Amino acid sequence: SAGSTSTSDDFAAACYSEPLPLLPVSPDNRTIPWGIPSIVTGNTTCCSSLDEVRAGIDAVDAQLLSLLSQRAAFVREATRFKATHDVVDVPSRDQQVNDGAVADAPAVNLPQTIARAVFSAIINASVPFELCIVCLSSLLCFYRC
Ligand SMILES: C=C(O[C@@H]1C=C(C(=O)O)C=C[C@H]1O)C(=O)O
Repeated sequence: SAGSTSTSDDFAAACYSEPLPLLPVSPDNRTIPWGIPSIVTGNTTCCSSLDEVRAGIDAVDAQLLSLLSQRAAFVREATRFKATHDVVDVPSRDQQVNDGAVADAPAVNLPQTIARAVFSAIINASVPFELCIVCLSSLLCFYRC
């Protein structure tokens, strides 16, 4: 996809699927920067410095925050369809979301290990958030939590 590292002839391909390979620590002390810049956007190719890399990461993180905000709004909305505390967490749906992210990761050149860790963290944070909303939307909350 646009702006991502090419997968063709990529020596790092084994780092994109699970399980990650078990490899020895490299004794190399290389002259930096090594390799060639790999992030192509239009007619520019990043990156020439670690500062430039971090500016790119900061820009992506700002988009992630906005997307996570949109997701949290839907998670909050989901509470409107749940009658009690005990039906807030739906483990089968949690697993479907997590497994789906890991399965779809290669198609967007996302390392599966990152998809698994991030989606687990999102769900593990979404359920307590939902429980808080359910609790505060109920008068009974003040007696039960
Ligand atoms: C949003 C829901 O509530 C919970 C949160 C989920 C999520 O963050 O994706 C998934 C399942 C539920 O445990 C839902 O039931 O769909």
